[in-house]
Amino acid sequence: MMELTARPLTAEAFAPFGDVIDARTSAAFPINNGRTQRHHDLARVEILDAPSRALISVFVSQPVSLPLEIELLERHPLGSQAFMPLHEERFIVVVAPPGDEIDPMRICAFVTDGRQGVNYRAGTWHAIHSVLEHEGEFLVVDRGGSDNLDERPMTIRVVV
Ligand SMILES: NC(=O)N[C@@H](O)C(=O)O
Ligand code: NI
Repeated sequence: MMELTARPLTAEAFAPFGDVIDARTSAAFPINNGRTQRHHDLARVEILDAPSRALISVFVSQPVSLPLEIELLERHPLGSQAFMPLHEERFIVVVAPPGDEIDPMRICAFVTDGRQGVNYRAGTWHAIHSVLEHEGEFLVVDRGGSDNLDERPMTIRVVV
């Protein structure tokens, strides 16, 4: 069985798969008479093949135990998918670059620090949402539609 050690998530390492959403490391500018700092345009929302639209949802996920046994990777070919923790919740990210074939040598595992969110670009292969330690509540932005999910069996053990 393939085993991966999840490494701390960084924007640079995640760049082939999408965006890291983090107000602590992003530029901001003042709005609302200076009362608000706008961290602007942190991730690219992709909604391909209109007329589908962007959805804003909240996922309440039960924690997974480690080592994490993954049985499949999925992709959303027609839209991006963003996960942003609403409290302090770490989660496991397992990704492979977009493409019709998954190269096992290019699968990467990351662990977030609780404040980071991710935005999978359209077509990025990923494991389903896997929060650590305790129940997690996440804002999710993605494309609706039943035509936006491909799954590929893939057995991976993830350690942190
Ligand atoms: N099914 C669903 O909405 N979520 C998955 O796409 C996921 O990546 O967790
Ligand atoms: Ni997904």
